[in-house]
Amino acid sequence: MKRVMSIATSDSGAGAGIQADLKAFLRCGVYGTTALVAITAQNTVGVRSIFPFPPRVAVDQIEAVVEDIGADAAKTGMLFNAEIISAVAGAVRRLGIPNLVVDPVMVAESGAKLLKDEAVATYKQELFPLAAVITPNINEAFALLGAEVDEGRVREAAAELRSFGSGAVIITGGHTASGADLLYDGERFLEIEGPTYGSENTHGAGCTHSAALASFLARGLGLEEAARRAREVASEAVRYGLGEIGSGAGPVHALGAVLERVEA
Ligand SMILES: Nc1ncnc2c1ncn2[C@@H]1O[C@H](COP(=O)(O)OP(=O)(O)OP(=O)(O)O)[C@@H](O)[C@H]1O
Ligand SMILES: Cc1ncc(COP(=O)(O)O)c(N)n1
Repeated sequence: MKRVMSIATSDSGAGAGIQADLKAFLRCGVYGTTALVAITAQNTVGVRSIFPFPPRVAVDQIEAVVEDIGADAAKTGMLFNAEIISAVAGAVRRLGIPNLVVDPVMVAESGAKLLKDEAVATYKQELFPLAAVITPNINEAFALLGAEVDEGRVREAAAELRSFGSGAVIITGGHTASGADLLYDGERFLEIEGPTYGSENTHGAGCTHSAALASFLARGLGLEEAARRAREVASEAVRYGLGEIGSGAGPVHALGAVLERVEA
């Protein structure tokens, strides 16, 4: 079984973050491990508080997992501050972790800020150059570039983001008119299309997408096929989103379709 690590933050409501990643790993048939870098007191309505761990806590977990279990891929989620991003980048580089997917989480579905402003430069300088692919949503893509969101300039944004050194860029399309994800690998632009659901239960869609992408890369799929499969898993999780859980945007349900087949 392939092994994939989530380096990310806990969401106590379990819709996003580390908890979403583990559900996505299970859905994608890989063994998921975790390195927690911070904890949020969070539900579907909002984020009450954020408690970052000292960077060493992340590094120790990454080392413990890699030295015994190993990692065929990893994804990063909410890393919160520059010190943590820098420590994670150092560990990933030192340990040679392959197939790194960087999801530069900045703002929660509920509106809370999940990244310190000054940490953007650290992402660009230290973590993006190690990534096989980075997966900002459209708001994050333009925020990383210090620009206003402009759907007409999404290709330019992808090319500019790739100049920081990642192998490829996927700008996810959950908040765009077309709903397609845009993949740029340095040679061509590819629209990853698929069904778009009217569901408001999208809390954790981005985490599910990046965890699925890392899983499919670990399983040996090429980037294009992994990106298509990741969109399928994320959109299916939105389709089965759990409106009855909490009073805000409901959590996605990565295992919804699978359980429906088992129960049938
Ligand atoms: N309503 C939807 N229907 C189908 N697929 C969706 C929908 N919303 C998001 N997705 C898919 O989910 C993945 C995550 O996309 P999105 O752009 O919403 O990321 P995000 O904003 O980081 O997610 P989050 O909601 O966790 O913040 C993408 O593959 C996207 O195409
Ligand atoms: C711990 C953690 N990680 C990531 C997200 C982003 O997910 P979303 O944009 O769906 O709220 C979050 N809200 N909390």
